[in-house]
Amino acid sequence: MSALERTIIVTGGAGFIGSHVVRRLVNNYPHYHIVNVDALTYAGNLANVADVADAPNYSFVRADITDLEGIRAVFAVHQVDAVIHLAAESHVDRSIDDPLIFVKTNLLGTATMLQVAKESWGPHPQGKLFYHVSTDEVFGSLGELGFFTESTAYDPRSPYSASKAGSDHLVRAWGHTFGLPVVISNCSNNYGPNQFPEKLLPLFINNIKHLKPLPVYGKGVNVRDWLYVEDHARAIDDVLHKGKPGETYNIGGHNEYRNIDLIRLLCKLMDAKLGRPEGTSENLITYVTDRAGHDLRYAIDASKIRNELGWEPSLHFEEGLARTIDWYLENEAWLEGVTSGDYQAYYDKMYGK
Ligand SMILES: Cc1cn([C@H]2C[C@H](O)[C@@H](COP(=O)(O)OP(=O)(O)O[C@H]3O[C@H](C)C(=O)[C@H](O)[C@H]3O)O2)c(=O)[nH]c1=O
Repeated sequence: MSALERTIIVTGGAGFIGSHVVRRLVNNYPHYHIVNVDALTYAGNLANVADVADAPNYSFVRADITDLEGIRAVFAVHQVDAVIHLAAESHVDRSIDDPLIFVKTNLLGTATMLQVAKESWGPHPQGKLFYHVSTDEVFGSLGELGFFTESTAYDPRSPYSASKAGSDHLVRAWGHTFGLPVVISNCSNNYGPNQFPEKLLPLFINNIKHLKPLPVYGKGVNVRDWLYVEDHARAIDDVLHKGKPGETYNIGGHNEYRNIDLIRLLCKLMDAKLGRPEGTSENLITYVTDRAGHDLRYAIDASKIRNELGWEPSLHFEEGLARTIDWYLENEAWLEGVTSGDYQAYYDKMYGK
C-alpha cells in the first residue's frame, strides 16, 4: 500500500452516502489507498461496499470514531493524507427519540477525529486535509421563499441538526486554532441505493412493496431539496480535489418537492412498476402526528460550488427516482437483510404498528 500516492480515510464508509464516496474513490483513483473506517452500527453495512471489498487500493477497519485509542491506532498504521468525515448519526426522528447518542457520535466523534488528525499531522501541516461532510439542516428552516447560502447564519432546531452544527463549529475551531487544513460541505436531502429504510424514500418504497401504511407527518407540506446520492459523491470528489481549505461549500439539487407531492409521484411510479391498479399505493397514505419541531423547508443555493468548482447535479429527478425504486425492488436480499433483526422493533416503536 505504501507505493500508493495518497491515503484517504473515509469515516462512515459503510453507510449510505459514505459507501458511494468509497466506491467512487476506489474505482476512479487506483493510485489512492482508501481506508474505510466504520463502526458498523445499525445503518452501516458492508454489503454496501461489497463490490470494492477486494480492490487492491481498499481497506476496511472497524472502529468507532468516539474511541480515541482506536482512532489513534488507525493513524498509527496508515500514513493518512486526508480524512473525509461522514460517520454520523443522521436520522432526525431518532434524535428526537434518543438525543444523547447524537451528541456523543456527532460531537465527541468529530472532535476525536480532529484531535487525532492534529496529533498525527503536527501543527500547520502541508498537503493534508480534514474534510467534514455536513448537512443543510444546520441553517434551520426556510419559509416559502429564499435559499441557504454559505453565509446563512446557523439556526439548528433538532437535536440532530444541533449536533451537526456543533460538529461544523468544532471543525472550524481546529482549523482556526491549530492550523488544521479543513473544508466543510453542507448538502441537502440525498436519495438513492443503500439508504437505510427509516428515511422517507426507502421507508415508503418498502412499505408500498408490502402494502403497509405510508405515515405522512402533519399535512405533508414540508419541502425538501432532493439530490441523487451519486451526484453528492461527485461533489465530494470535487471538493476534495479542488476545494480551498478554510472554505465551505453548499451542495443541493435545486429540486424542491413538498413531501405529499413527492409521495404521490412515488406511489404512481410504484403502481406502474409493480403492475398494480393506479391508486393502490395512494390508498396507503396515512396522515400521522407531525414530527416535533418539524422544519418547514430546506433549499440550497449551490452557485458557489457550481461557479468555483464546476459541479452541477447531473440526473433528472424522475429518472433518479425511477432508478432508486428499481434498485430497492431488485435488491430484495439487501432490503430483507436490513429490515430483519432490530428493525421491526424500531418500526413498531416509531409507527405503533
Ligand atoms: C421518515 C418520514 C419522514 N417524513 C417527512 C419528514 C421530512 O419532512 C421528509 C424527509 O424526512 P427524512 O427523515 O427522510 O429526512 P430529513 O428529516 O429531511 O433529513 C434528511 O436530510 C437531511 C439533509 C439530513 O441531513 C438528514 O441526515 C437526513 O435524514 O419527510 C414523513 O412525512 N414520514 C416519514 O415516515
